[in-house]
Formats: sequence, C-alpha cells, structure tokens
Amino acid sequence: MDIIKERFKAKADAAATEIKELLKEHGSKKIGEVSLSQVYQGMRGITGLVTETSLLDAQEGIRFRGYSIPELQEKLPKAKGGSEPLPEALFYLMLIGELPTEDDANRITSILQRRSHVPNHVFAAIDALPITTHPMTMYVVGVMALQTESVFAKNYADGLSKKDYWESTFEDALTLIARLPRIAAYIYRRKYKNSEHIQPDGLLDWSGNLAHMMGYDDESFYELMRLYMTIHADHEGGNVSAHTTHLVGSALSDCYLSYAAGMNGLAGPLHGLANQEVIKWIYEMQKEIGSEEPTAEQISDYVQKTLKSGKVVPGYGHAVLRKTDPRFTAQMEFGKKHMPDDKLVNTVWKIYDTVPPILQSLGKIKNPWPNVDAHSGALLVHYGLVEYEFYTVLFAVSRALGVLASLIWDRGLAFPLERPKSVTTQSVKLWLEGKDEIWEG
Ligand SMILES: CC(=O)SCCNC(=O)CCNC(=O)[C@H](O)C(C)(C)COP(=O)(O)OP(=O)(O)OC[C@H]1O[C@@H](n2cnc3c(N)ncnc32)[C@H](O)[C@@H]1OP(=O)(O)O
Ligand SMILES: O=C([O-])CC(=O)C(=O)O
Repeated sequence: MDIIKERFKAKADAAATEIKELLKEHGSKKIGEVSLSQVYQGMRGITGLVTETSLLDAQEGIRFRGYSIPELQEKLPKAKGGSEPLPEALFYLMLIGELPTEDDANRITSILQRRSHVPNHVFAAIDALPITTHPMTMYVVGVMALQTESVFAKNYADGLSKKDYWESTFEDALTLIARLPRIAAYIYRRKYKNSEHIQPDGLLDWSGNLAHMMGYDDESFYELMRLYMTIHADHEGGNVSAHTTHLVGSALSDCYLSYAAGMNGLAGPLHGLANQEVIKWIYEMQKEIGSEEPTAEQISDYVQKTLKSGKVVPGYGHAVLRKTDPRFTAQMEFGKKHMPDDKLVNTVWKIYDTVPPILQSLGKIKNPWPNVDAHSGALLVHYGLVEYEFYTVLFAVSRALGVLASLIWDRGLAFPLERPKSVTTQSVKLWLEGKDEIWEG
C-alpha cells in the first residue's frame, strides 16, 4: 500500500476511536438551539456537519487544519523557484492533518502525474455539446463521463465490504483530481482556442501543468495558479459545493457522482459563478461610463444603480464571513507584487474602497466586505485570460482538493447517510397551535 494511504488509514482509525469515545461521553450534550427563522432562512448559523479539512471563523476567515492562508504560504512546500504553496501539499495537509515534507508533496505530485491520462470518450462527450455551452456545463459533463472509471462503483457492484469503502474512495479521489486539469484545459482550448489542444508536460506540478495545457507558459502565471488552487480549495463543510458533495456522497455515490453534483452548485451565481459575474459587472460599468478607470463617484453611482435594479453586487457579502475575506487579501498581495499598475486590478481595489460603506448603509446586508470572487478575475485578465465564463472551472478544479479530501474522510470515519428533517408551513402552524406531536419521528 502506498505510504500516504497507510498514513491516512492510521489517522482515520485513530480519529474514529476518538470520536467514538467522545460521543460515548458527550453525545447527548446540546450544542445550540434552532429558531424557526433559521429553518426558513437557509439554516444560517445552525451547526450540523462535521468536516475535518478546514474551519471558517467569521472574523478571521478560513484555516486549513489550523493554518491560515499566510501561514500556508510560509509553511507549505513550493515548486522549484516558486514562492507560492503547492496545492498538492495543501491536499496532503487536508488529508493527513499534518504539514507535508517536500518529499510528501512531491509524492502527491508524481501520483497525480502518473494518473493524469483522460480516456477519449470523455473528450467525445464534451465535443458532443454545442460550442456555446457554458464551460461549467462542459466540465460537469466531462466529470460525469469519467465516472466509467470509478473503482468504488465497480468494487461496490462486486460486493465491496463496508470496511473497505475508504480505500476505493481514496483511489477514485486521487485519479479524479489527477485528471481534472486536463479536462479543464481541454474545455478552454476547445471553446476559446480553436480546439488547438496542448499535451501535458510530465515534468510540471499539478497547477503548472494546468496553466501549460491552457496555453499560459509564464512562470508568474504558474505562481498565480498555485496560489489560486490553494486558496479556493476548501471553505469548511457548509458551503453549497462542499455540502452537496458530502450529501450526495453520503448515499455512497462515488467521487465522480458526488463531485459533479457539488460543482453544479458551484456553478450558481451566488456561489462560485460570482467570479465571472464580478468581471462582467466591471466590464458593463466601464462600458456605461466610457472609461477603463472609473472614479470612486462613478463606481458609487453604478453600485446604486445595480441595487436599484434588484441585483446583488457580485463579489461582496458572505453567509458566514463578517470581514474582508483573507483570500481577497492574498490575491491583493499577489497583485501588488506582480502587477501593481494594472488598470483593472486597480479598479478592483478602488471598488474595495468604495463599495463596503454603501452596502453597510443599507442596514440589511450582514457583511459588506469583499469575498474571494471580487478579486480573482482581474488577476486572470492581466495574463490575457479574459474569457470570464471559464473562471468558475478554475475554481472547480481547486475545490476538488477540499471536497474530495473530505469525502475520503467521510468514508474513513464511516459517516452515515445524511437526511435531516423538513417541515411544511402547515405543520409549523399546527405546532404553533400546540399540536407539536407532528414534529416527532
Ligand atoms: C465563493 C463564494 O461562494 S463567496 C460568495 C459569492 N457570491 C457573491 O459574491 C454574490 C453576492 N453576494 C450575495 O448574494 C450574498 O452576500 C451571499 C449569497 C454570498 C450571502 O447571502 P446571505 O447570507 O443571505 O447574506 P445576508 O444575510 O447579508 O443577506 C441579507 C440581504 O442582503 C442582500 N445582500 C447580501 N449581499 C449582497 C450584495 N453583495 N449585494 C446586494 N445585496 C446583498 C441579500 O440579497 C439579502 O437581501 P433580501 O433580504 O432582500 O433577500
Ligand atoms: O463559504 C461559503 O459559503 C462560500 C465560500 O466562500 C466558499 O465556498 O468558498
């Protein structure tokens, strides 16, 4: 057995024993109360999931196994000559719970390189779609076509024992992660570059290869991809893409089925699609104003117009965060280092100065600060990656690292089917009248 798989198994067994003890002693402790409003309002603030890979603090932002983004940038192994973390190293951290050595990170890189071959029928499935199809639809179709390769599905059909679920899931997760850059790059080159495809470079790391296959062979773009793939990888368990992957996975759907389901959620404009919406919104503003460099006053007027027309300001607000997203800040730092004079990047910074007080003044928006999606597109445009409908695909490639590490943990801990209770408004009214027995069972 591969050493990383052995390490995971040892960690998962120890954690399972610990959780068993913990629940034996504390299982009946109450962790909170649920109000009727919460049930109607997207379950905001209800703790109801266990996700081991990362934890979100409303003020501080995300920590991956306890490490903040600046700490990851300092402590995770880097590519040769690079200064951003290798996302493969973050995957190891999320999976094993400890910082990897350089050897550990290289081991993941080489496993992914070895498994990166995508069967032809996946490309044929993508090619069968009209060229006008949204890249996220092509991507999910590609992932679904790849489901023919699921070891878990095959082994389950052959009578796999419960105690071995984790191992087939581990294998599927690594194979799927290995193949995603090729699928993403294929879609990019098919839709935007006349189907002139670029073969993988066996010597490059996972993100470097993605950049290479998309046609961006520039060391500073490789660095952007490493940072991008690291910071978008995970955001604890309750966000739509992670929660969906976990929920669908709880039915013992394999990695391919579960991840594809999660990415359909990422493709929604209130979640991952917001990254394309931000750039679209800025372009529309520039067009209306007739300038590439809107003033603070022009931005302010445009925000008011957006709000008046019943639309959200994309890239701002968050269901949990109550401060500027540290993923926004990490990208701002990257911008300051690599492209301080870029006009679009400077516009993103000016929007950051202008928008929060306006949103705050409305009184109803709980978080007026920018999230990760407010910044990512402008960095990509700087390198010529202007096709903003593609941006969520990059987010999806990264998100695979977190949600699939979590799915391996779900199997390692033998988590059960997820099935919360729902109610009807009629039943709520009966409950309010004191006929509460309908809520039982
Ligand atoms: C990777 C990610 O998924 S990060 C999020 C990406 N999404 C976006 O950037 C889209 C813009 N933002 C939003 O729509 C929201 O802030 C969300 C979906 C992220 C969070 O939603 P919620 O937790 O419901 O936010 P909140 O409790 O603050 O919402 C209260 C009200 O403010 C509105 N609001 C929240 N953010 C914004 C915004 N950026 N622009 C305008 N109105 C907003 C909500 O639509 C809601 O209005 P309503 O009462 O009329 O229905
Ligand atoms: O946490 C959330 O709800 C949304 C988010 O920022 C993410 O998934 O990256």
